[in-house]
Amino acid sequence: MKQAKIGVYGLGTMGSALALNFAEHGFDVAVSNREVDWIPDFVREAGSLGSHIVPCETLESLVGSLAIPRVILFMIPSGKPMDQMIEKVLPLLDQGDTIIDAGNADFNATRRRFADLQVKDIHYVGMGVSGGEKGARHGPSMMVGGTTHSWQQLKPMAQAIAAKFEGTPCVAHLGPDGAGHFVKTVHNGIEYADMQMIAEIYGVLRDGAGWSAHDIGTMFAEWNKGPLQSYLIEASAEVLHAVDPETGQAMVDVIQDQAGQKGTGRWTVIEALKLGQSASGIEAAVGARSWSADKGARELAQSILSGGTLAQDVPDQRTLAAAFEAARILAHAQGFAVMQAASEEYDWALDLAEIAKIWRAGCIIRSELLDDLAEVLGQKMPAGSLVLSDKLQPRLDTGIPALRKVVGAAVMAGWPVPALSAVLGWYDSLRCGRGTTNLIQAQRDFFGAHGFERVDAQGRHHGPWGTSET
Ligand SMILES: NC(=O)C1=CN([C@@H]2O[C@H](COP(=O)(O)OP(=O)(O)OC[C@H]3O[C@@H](n4cnc5c(N)ncnc54)[C@H](OP(=O)(O)O)[C@@H]3O)[C@@H](O)[C@H]2O)C=CC1
Ligand SMILES: O=C(CO)[C@H](O)[C@H](O)COP(=O)(O)O
Repeated sequence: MKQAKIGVYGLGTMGSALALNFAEHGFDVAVSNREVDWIPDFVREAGSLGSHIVPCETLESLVGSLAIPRVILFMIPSGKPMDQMIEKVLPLLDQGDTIIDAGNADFNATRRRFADLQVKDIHYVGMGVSGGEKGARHGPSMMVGGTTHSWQQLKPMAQAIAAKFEGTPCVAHLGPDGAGHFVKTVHNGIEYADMQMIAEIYGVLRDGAGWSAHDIGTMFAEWNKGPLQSYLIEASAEVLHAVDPETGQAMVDVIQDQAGQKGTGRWTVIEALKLGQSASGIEAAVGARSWSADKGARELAQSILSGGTLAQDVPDQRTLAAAFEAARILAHAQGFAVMQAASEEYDWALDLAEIAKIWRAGCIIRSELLDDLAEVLGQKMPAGSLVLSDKLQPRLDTGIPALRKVVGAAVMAGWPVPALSAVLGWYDSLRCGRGTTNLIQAQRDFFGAHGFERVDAQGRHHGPWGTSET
């Protein structure tokens, strides 16, 4: 029997596309799935690529079809399913074999699994894959965590199937254990913020100016030709132009306004907070999806709650574009700050410039901006901060006034812009050399004797609370 180079278990949307991608690049790939009845159809539909596919009805035959040391990639839901599959496959493996979890996984689980398997001399790779179905099929961006040994095994195959940016594969070994899954999680967090901010601009134009979906789509298509070029802007333009074949209405107008979420955005926020960071743009985006789920309450509130609003003109397209550009820079800066903090906490030595580079093609957040970020992150940044870099400062100088106009108008008119306003709030907090947490410290000391530092003396101090007259 043919000894395949890699096994792919889980032939759903992503797994089947990845398997075909491996096959197209000449790698013999053994495939299997929980439901196996349709695997012969999958191989038949693969056409000429079928000659590189080894269909397997059982996990045992999948493992038996692989060249040694074995590499098995799982593309299944994270959490319990992955733990169950590890339990099943482990007795079939030998020392030196590699298990790859290519799904979106909580990096804490990846670290745990990595450690559990390391003592058995089984390599565990947590690999983030971005690009959706098309990316997986024709070139995803991949963020790899794990041992150097497993990276050496995987590298030729990963580089072959990855998206290419000016010829360079968009895949990298980013660090040990959970590093790859952590970076993919933050990638998704930035994806959430970017999507939310695009949706907020759409909302301002739809509800503030009465623009049609089609016209908003046309504006985004224009934006996509300049510095705002990105896959998500392109995708937004395309979906806003789409028409529902059943009603003839704009497709987005017949889609329920309740967004799903599978966890990566939430994980980014949770991990950011644990690391003492706050990715406020991502937080707002996660919150907006959660609020969207409460449709009943929103519909009721619309008829009960007064807005106290003041009519506003919708800012012009140039202002909206400049505002979005600034907000997007800030949301990316927050995401990179979270990765920097994680890198220090877990001793990963993440190469942030390399991360920006492998996000320039194949992945969902690919954009012109990432090319600039790759350059900036490769240099020394003042106080380690992206937004203080010489390259981004001029763009913020132009964009921030526009962002103020948009957020200001939205606040007055009552158009919800939680993510745009959250990143602006962060920007303004960052600009305050002397902020207002001196009062927080005084309050904490007042009720809890927590102590504070003085501006004019070393050490811990307490206030004279209760002694002054009020
Ligand atoms: N869709 C996307 O754009 C992206 C998805 N991902 C991640 O990729 C992974 C797969 O997603 P996707 O392909 O979209 O999902 P699909 O729902 O299309 O496929 C899920 C696959 O997992 C298998 N599966 C489900 N539950 C179990 C289980 N308990 N034990 C074993 N196998 C199981 C399914 O088998 P069966 O056919 O028998 O049901 C199927 O092969 C997820 O971790 C997801 O987060 C990552 C990047 C992008
Ligand atoms: O990883 C992805 C893209 O990069 C997946 O599409 C993921 O499902 C997106 O997250 P969510 O479903 O929570 O919107």
